[in-house]
Amino acid sequence: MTVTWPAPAKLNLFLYITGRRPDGYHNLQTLFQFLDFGDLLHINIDDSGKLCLSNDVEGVEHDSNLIIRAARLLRDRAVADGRLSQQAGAIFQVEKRLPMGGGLGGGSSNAATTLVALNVLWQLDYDIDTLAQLGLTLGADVPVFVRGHAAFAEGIGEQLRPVSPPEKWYLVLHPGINISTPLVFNHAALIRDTPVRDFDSLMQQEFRNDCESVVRNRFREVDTLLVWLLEYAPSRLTGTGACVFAEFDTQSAACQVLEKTPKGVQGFVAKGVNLSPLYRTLSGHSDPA
Ligand SMILES: C[C@](O)(CO)[C@H](O)COP(=O)(O)OP(=O)(O)OC[C@H]1O[C@@H](n2ccc(N)nc2=O)[C@H](O)[C@@H]1O
Ligand SMILES: Nc1ncnc2c1ncn2[C@@H]1O[C@H](COP(=O)(O)OP(=O)(O)OP(=O)(O)O)[C@@H](O)[C@H]1O
Repeated sequence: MTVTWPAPAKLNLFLYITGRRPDGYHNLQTLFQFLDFGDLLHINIDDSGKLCLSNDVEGVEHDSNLIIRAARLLRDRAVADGRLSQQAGAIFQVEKRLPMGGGLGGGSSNAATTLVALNVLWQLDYDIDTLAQLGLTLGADVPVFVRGHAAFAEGIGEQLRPVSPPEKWYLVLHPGINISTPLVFNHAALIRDTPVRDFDSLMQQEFRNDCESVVRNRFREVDTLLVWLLEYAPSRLTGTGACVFAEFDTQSAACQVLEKTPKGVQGFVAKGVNLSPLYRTLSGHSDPA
């Protein structure tokens, strides 16, 4: 039987860079919230011993796909722990709706959904902490998707505290370019010295993204789109881009601006949600925690 699992997008409602570690990774303070929109993963388990993605994801080799990497990681761990046979297999099909390199965390969310779904389907019974630790080895954003609650993140993004910011409506626009995360983090002009603040004071200030000035300077398309969007609503970059988002109190206000979006710009309207759509699906299966 094929089961369909959501792999939602995230937004970084704010993102501050407070330092750089000796290994090159950056310390952050960021607020993650999910969107009720994202990719869909269709998963079918079998006893073939194969882990296979049945459709291509443009620009990503089969074996590098985060879905396959997450599945292998979990299977290796479970086989080593004596919880699973080496013959366990799975076939995945992914409906990509999120732009890649968009700052919406699509790849990380695909990986997290794979870990959480296979934990249920293979009846592995790993707890969420174990899945989040495994996920962190695949990417800094994977743990928040595994845990499935809006979170204030510190460290390199792995120290997560569940929080419940207001659930607004967002218009998300994609300027039609991909931005590589390392390119932004390695940029000489990146703001890296924002003072560490506590969550309550961050919530009382205007939200900003420290990556935005570098990205706007380097990518004219992002700058042009933000200049346009800021005429209508408070708007920012998410993650390291390329997507930008504007916040609204109502769906209809967001849709009105979507209708005016300049030609050639892709976009969608979605609600910010503090409980991941993945967990709404999970409540229909057995809980892995
Ligand atoms: C910027 C965010 O999108 C905020 O949500 C994430 O922190 C990035 O998460 P991600 O795409 O999962 O990133 P990873 O795949 O872990 O890292 C990609 C690259 O970004 C840089 N990187 C990432 C996270 C971080 N806290 N500091 C960094 O300097 C590193 O050069 C790393 O090699
Ligand atoms: N299943 C997948 N979906 C999307 N990207 C994948 C996948 N597997 C591997 N990748 C690779 O991961 C890269 C980052 O993808 P992703 O969509 O998560 O970027 P992003 O939205 O910028 O994320 P972030 O906000 O975490 O930086 C892609 O450019 C692609 O090369």
